[in-house]
Amino acid sequence: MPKTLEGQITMEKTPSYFVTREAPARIYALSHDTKLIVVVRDPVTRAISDYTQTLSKKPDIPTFESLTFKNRTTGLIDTSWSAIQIGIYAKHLDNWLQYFPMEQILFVSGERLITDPAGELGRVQDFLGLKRIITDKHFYFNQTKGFPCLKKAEGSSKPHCLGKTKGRTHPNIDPEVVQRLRDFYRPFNMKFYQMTGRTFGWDD
Ligand SMILES: Nc1ncnc2c1ncn2[C@@H]1O[C@H](COP(=O)(O)OS(=O)(=O)O)[C@@H](OP(=O)(O)O)[C@H]1O
Repeated sequence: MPKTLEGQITMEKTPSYFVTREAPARIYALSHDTKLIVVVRDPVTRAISDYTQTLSKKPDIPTFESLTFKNRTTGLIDTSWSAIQIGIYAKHLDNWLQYFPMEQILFVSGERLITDPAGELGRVQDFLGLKRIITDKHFYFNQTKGFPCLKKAEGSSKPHCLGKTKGRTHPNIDPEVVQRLRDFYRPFNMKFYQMTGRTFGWDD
């Protein structure tokens, strides 16, 4: 981590921290008052997105449907598959709460980040104790990309969208498998809503 001057905030981003067992203790040892930000989305869509990313690198992997189950006939879900495991947010959060209080953790809604980026970033700025500098004025909806983009990129006057690897088209998944996953995640989602005090709306 770089040295931080008075008045500066140092940020570090790594996708795997939230689900890494050793991460909370290590970060706690570095600083007890680190603020933690996690972007979460519907765990079923997350699993499909995860699979889509792997598929783009390894086109020969088995289907999503076959990786989901330990046993398709009994409907037993393979919770050791990382795409499934990562979406059990309540379990990962438990691990962090052994070290950090809820007040130091902010969960950003991945869905709201798309439908209302300024609103979600407003929450981030408040959480970090910053003035709300980033507002609606900074975003526009790019029809081609199908996502919000920045009107001006940092240090440039040109608009900026996230790259091709963000916002990929997902494959169609057997609706029965999707339903089975919804049923699987529901109790974990409910626990997660309770723990965070926010209803993310994945089970509506
Ligand atoms: N503004 C904007 N533009 C493009 N994409 C957006 C945006 N906001 C959120 N998203 C969603 O971000 C998802 C990719 O982020 P990841 O966290 O999976 O990326 S990564 O882990 O760093 O590869 C990506 O997931 P997929 O749709 O599955 O590709 C997007 O849905």
